[in-house]
Amino acid sequence: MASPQGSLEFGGPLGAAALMLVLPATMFHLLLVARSGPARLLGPPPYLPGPEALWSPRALQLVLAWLGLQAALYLLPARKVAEGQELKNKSRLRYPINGFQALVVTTLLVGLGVSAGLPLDALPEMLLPLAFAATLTAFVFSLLLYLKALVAPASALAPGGNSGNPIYDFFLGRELNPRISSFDFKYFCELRPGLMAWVLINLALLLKEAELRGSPSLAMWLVNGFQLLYVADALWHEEAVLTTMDITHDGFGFMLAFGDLAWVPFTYSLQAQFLLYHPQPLGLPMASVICLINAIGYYVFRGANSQKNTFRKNPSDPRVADLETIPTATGRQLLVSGWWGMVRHPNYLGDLIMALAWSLPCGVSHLLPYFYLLYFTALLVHREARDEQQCLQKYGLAWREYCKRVPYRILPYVY
Ligand SMILES: NC(=O)C1=CN([C@@H]2O[C@H](COP(=O)(O)OP(=O)(O)OC[C@H]3O[C@@H](n4cnc5c(N)ncnc54)[C@H](OP(=O)(O)O)[C@@H]3O)[C@@H](O)[C@H]2O)C=CC1
Ligand SMILES: CC(C)=CCC[C@@H](C)[C@H]1CC=C2C3=C(CC[C@@]21C)[C@@]1(C)CC[C@H](O)C(C)(C)[C@@H]1CC3
Repeated sequence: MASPQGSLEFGGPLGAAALMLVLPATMFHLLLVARSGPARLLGPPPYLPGPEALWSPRALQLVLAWLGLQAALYLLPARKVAEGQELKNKSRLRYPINGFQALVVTTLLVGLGVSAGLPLDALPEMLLPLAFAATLTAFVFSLLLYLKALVAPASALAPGGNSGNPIYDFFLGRELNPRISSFDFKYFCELRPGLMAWVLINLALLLKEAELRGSPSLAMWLVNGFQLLYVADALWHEEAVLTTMDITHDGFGFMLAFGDLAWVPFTYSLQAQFLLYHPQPLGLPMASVICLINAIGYYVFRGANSQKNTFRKNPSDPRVADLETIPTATGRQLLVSGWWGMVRHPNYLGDLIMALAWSLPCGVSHLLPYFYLLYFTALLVHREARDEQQCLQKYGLAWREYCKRVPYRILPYVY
């Protein structure tokens, strides 16, 4: 999004081009290092994979079949259809709420497959070609989205990804809500194929550890359980994604397409990948402390997200009606008590606490399992700054009043 001064984000076209190379390269580096003995995050990869290690027609078939399955489940009758936030032309798009249903059906299909002999524990050996196939798919998909946006009306374009520079716009995404008929590509990709692939890879790594060591370690159980809770929660509260930045503001381009389809499943499963190749002892007392940390993070994350989403859907809802607010010139109000009176992004704080809980089962002998926490902190600090800019533009003096009354961004009394 061009900031008020008209400057571009992410370092402009040069930054976008660099990120389109660095992000996939980082993902492959992590995949290689996680399975190496030293598992040094900052060291060189153990080897540079050749084309034969990356390219596999079978892997591409599996990626496309997975996308096809999730798309078919997306098109099934939904228990509910929700309306998105009001668009510039005052209309509202409709979204099927059937993500959790898709997770249940996918789980049943995978369970049936494994009981019929599906070699899910062979998946860990295919992570490199699968990641390559997912990255290739994301690039091609982003190109199709870019071409589609060239014929989209101006009202359909996102505020940010229309600088006129093809590289920048390809990265950030031109169209806000790219659809064919009622199929919303951004909404579909945000919550379905990547998140579910993430926990499927985790499960495959757990099964592989059971095969290698007789049973999964407690650390592997914790990482699988925490991240399955996170994904199941996202799909159970699918409607809440309709009030997030990705849906309401950002165009759908390479950043989100690669993020959803490749970065999430292959880098967010890093802790489980690390544990398969580097078993970590974990006692019950420490496991209990880590579970408590994750529970606290989830409580803050869910409480804050649900409070804001409830408020945005209906400020008169009894659950939020008593909260203190700041009126804005747009007619919308800003919460200034409850979770959103503690810091300006309490949901980020909860998410970061959970990110810590996901890394702790991997011990403290390696930095690699903490990559997610480090990356995620950088992502949310940057995202918070972007959101501040957007909210300052949207709300002006009301936002300045909010910042005065709620001075901290993410961590109380610190940042
Ligand atoms: N696991 C991962 O990789 C990632 C997870 N996330 C998580 O996604 C969740 C959503 O985050 P994100 O998408 O950044 O957006 P948010 O859910 O934080 O929404 C930001 C928007 O909320 C509204 N808002 C902000 N402050 C207030 C207030 N005081 N009162 C009312 N409305 C307010 C504004 O929109 P408006 O006023 O227009 O409604 C603002 O633009 C977070 O929990 C985050 O941790 C995010 C990125 C990556
Ligand atoms: C470095 C890189 C490729 C950045 C792309 C960022 C994306 C990976 C993330 C941007 C916002 C996201 C959200 C989630 C997953 C990661 C991405 C796509 C999310 C779906 C995770 C589950 C949560 O419950 C959520 C629904 C709130 C969340 C929405 C934002």
